[in-house]
Amino acid sequence: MMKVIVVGTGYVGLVTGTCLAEIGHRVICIDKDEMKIEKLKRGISPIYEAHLEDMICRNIKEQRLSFSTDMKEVAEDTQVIFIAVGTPSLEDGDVDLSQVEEVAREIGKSLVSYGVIVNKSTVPVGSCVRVAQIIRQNLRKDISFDVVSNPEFLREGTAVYDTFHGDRIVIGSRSKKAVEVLRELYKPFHQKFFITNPESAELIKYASNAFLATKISFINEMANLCEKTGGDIRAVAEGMGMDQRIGNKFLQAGVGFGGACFPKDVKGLLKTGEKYGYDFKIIRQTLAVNEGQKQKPLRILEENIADWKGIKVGILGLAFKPGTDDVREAPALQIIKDLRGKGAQIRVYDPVANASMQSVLQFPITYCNNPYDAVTDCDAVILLTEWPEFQELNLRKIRRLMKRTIFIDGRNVFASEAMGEKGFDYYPMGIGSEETAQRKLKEGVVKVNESEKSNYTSGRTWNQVSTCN
Ligand SMILES: NC(=O)c1ccc[n+]([C@@H]2O[C@H](COP(=O)([O-])OP(=O)(O)OC[C@H]3O[C@@H](n4cnc5c(N)ncnc54)[C@H](O)[C@@H]3O)[C@@H](O)[C@H]2O)c1
Ligand SMILES: O=c1ccn([C@@H]2O[C@H](COP(=O)(O)OP(=O)(O)O[C@H]3O[C@H](CO)[C@@H](O)[C@H](O)[C@H]3O)[C@@H](O)[C@H]2O)c(=O)[nH]1
Repeated sequence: MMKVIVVGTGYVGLVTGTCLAEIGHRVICIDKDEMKIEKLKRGISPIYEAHLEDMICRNIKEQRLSFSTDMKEVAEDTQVIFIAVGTPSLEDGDVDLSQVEEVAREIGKSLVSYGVIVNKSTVPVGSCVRVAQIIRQNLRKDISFDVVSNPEFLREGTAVYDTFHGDRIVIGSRSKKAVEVLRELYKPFHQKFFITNPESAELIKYASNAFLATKISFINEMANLCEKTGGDIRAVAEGMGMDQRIGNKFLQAGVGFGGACFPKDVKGLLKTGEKYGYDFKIIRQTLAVNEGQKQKPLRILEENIADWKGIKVGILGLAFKPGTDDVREAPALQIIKDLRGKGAQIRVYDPVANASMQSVLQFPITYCNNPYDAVTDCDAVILLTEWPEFQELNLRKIRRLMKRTIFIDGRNVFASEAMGEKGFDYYPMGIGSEETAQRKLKEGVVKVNESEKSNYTSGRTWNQVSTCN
């Protein structure tokens, strides 16, 4: 059993701290947000994930988990200190390291004996060295310490499961002593360790996220091609995924990736390239394609709606993916803003994310308590998050409640034939028809206009991508 401090109680800090307590360590989670800590002390989780709150409560009760706002908790017997604070994007796509640097200063001032400082925040290559420098500059006396990189790979919504069943634990360290401490700490998880130097560990995190994001943008481009050629992206993805070198995961086409990580980390890696004089061309396009995907629903509506006066649109799903109430960089955010730009009235429903959307949107829209209310009297419905409950929707009732029949399925939840039979003008992602393919062929050689070519220029503008014609 070790004494562990976790600084930052966002998704990563809270789940890491709770899971370490669950395997028997004595964990104190520290955050400067007093309200959050007050609630956590009472067992109220600031984030939604099934079973997480129960686990927090149990570990508080059994006295392995506690919460504080005070770095003075770092005492003689502290063996490991995690840095798990936010690293958001700056305006130009670079990574804002101010929270990490602030914590490093505080750790320097608080350290009283040898400790392993673990950087769990996603930080650009070179950050471990920087954190060690800051700690050293702030030490009150000559104390030895190690800083290691230990990137986190958990997914929101399944974070507890991922912590117990991760594919690997990556540790970047040049200190054998620190590696041994972490091996001991994580032993009960029974996972594979991958030990490397801090720079490689830091790059592994960005490379993993950028690679997965690129896989999504690739399948989304294939989906766009399917629409023109009569292919069905679901079959294409399944057929591709049967090749074990490709794998069947992360091949779900849709309205693009969002969340707290992919958009910011892909931009962060692009920025790292720029700083070191390297233009990372593939991931520049990964971002551009993703922006285009988020614009697809609006393009479809523009083709179908001539006069936007009095148009009502219902949105099903706001979270960036099912299983979480997180709306950070969710496609829904962009789509709602686009619809508002057109003057549409917007009604939304999400099983858990209505409140988070309300807290970030600067303008009023109608938040509904159930999906049927959200589609009532609407000209069009856009499904943006594949919550399991949407599969159970009474589609005939939805059709009856709507004014017009446009149904954009941004996550391919339904089957085209069934939706057609129920009277919808159904627009899934990446499912083409033979007629369209013949028409496209007759139109002759496709000329991609310069202005339609996509590009992402870090810190400047997005050129819009035409994806739905
Ligand atoms: N969210 C995820 O799914 C996920 C997964 C893997 C990695 N990551 C990475 O982990 C890091 C944390 O992400 P998150 O989503 O958990 O963070 P978050 O931004 O939601 O929360 C960060 C927390 O740190 C606290 N904080 C900031 N400065 C502090 C200070 N000086 N002292 C004490 N507390 C302080 C904030 O009050 C906040 O509660 C990021 O680098 C992120 O990229 C996130
Ligand atoms: O085939 C797919 C898979 C995902 N997505 C979208 O991609 C986004 C991200 O999904 P997911 O990766 O499941 O969620 P996160 O919780 O953001 O997790 C990612 O980001 C975390 C933070 O860095 C990492 O730790 C995880 O390993 C990494 O999967 C969501 O908008 C999904 O809708 C797709 O569009 N198609």
